[in-house]
Amino acid sequence: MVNITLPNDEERLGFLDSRIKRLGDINVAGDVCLSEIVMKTENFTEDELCQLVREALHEAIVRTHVTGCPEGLQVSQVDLLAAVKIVQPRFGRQEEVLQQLMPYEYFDRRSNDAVPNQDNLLITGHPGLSCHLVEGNPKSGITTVAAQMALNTDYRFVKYISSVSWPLGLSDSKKCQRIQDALEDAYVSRRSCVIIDDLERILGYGALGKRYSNELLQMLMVLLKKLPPKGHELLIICTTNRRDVLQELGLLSVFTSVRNVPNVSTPKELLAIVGASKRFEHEELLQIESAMEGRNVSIGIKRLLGLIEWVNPIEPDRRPGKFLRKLGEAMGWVENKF
Ligand SMILES: Nc1ncnc2c1ncn2[C@@H]1O[C@H](COP(=O)(O)OP(=O)(O)OP(=O)(O)O)[C@@H](O)[C@H]1O
Repeated sequence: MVNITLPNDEERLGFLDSRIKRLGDINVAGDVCLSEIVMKTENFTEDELCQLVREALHEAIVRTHVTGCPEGLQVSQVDLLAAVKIVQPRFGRQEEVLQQLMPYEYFDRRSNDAVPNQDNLLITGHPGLSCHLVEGNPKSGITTVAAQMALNTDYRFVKYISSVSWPLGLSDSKKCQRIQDALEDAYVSRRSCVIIDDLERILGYGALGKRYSNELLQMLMVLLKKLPPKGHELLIICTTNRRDVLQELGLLSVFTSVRNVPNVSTPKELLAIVGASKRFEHEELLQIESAMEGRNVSIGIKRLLGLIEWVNPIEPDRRPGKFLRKLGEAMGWVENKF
C-alpha cells in the first residue's frame, strides 16, 4: 500500500519558494509567479517539485547560452513553465499515452442520429467509486471512446492499463500486482480515472475451452468494487469486446453503466466519417454517396478508418472505386461491381 500524501496548494507554494531560494547565486527573474506554477502542479509529489526546479534551472542555462541574455543567467517564468511540461508526475494524467491511441481527430458519433445520445452516462463530481463499461464488436472503437471519456474529465490522475504493454509470459500474480499498483496510485489523488482496456484479454480469456484466470477474475471482482479513501473520487472505465463473457463470469454487475459502441450502420454515418477524414475530394465524396444509396452498412469504425487510410495513396480518379470495392468485400455486398 502506498502511503503518499500529495502536498496541497499552500504546501506546494512553500516548497517551491524554499527550493527556488536555495538556488544560491542564481538570479530569479522578476516575472516568476509561483502561484501559476502551483495551479499547474496539483498532483506533484515533493520529489517531483524538486525535480521541476532543477529542470527549470537547466532550461535557464540552455536559454541563456542560446540567446546570450544580457542579464546573465536567471531563472524566469518561461523556464518554470517549460519544466512543468518536462516533469511527468507519477500521479498525473497519461495524456500522451491516450493521444497515441487516437491518431485521428475524434469523431463524435453522438452527434450522429445513428447513435443514441449517451452523454448522461458519465457523471462526475461525486466522491466515491463509479465503474463504467464500454463494450462493442471488435474494431468498433471502444478504446477510443474510453480514452475520450477520460480526456473529457478534468481529473489530474488518468492512467491507462492494457495487457498489450505487459511483457509476454507475465505470471497472473504479477499481472494482479500491476493492476493493484495502478489503483493504489489512483487512491492517492483526490480525483482519479483509470482505464482498463480489453478486460477479457486481461483475464486471459481464450474462447477455445473458455479458459480464463480465476486469480485475475477474483482480484478484479474485489478491486472494481473497492471504494477509494473518504472524500476521493475514482472513475474506472473498462472496455470489452465480450460482454457475454463478462456476463457469464458474473463481472457485469459491478458496473454502474454499460455503454455500447455500435458498428457504423447507416450510409449517413459512414459518409459523415468518410467526409470527416478529409481524405477524399468533393467529387469523390459525391461518387461514394450515390453508390451507397440503399446499401446495408455494418462496419467497425476502426476497420473503416483502416480502409480510408489504405486507399489514400491511390490517384483520386481510381480512389472511390477502390474504396467501394474494399468496403463491399468487408460488408459482403453480393453485387459488388465497383
Ligand atoms: N470515434 C472515433 N473518432 C476518430 N477515430 C476513431 C474513433 N473510433 C476509433 N477511432 C480510431 O480507430 C482506431 C482504433 O480504434 P480503437 O482502438 O478504439 O478500436 P477498438 O474497438 O478498441 O479495437 P480492437 O477491437 O482492435 O481492440 C484508432 O486509431 C482510433 O483513433
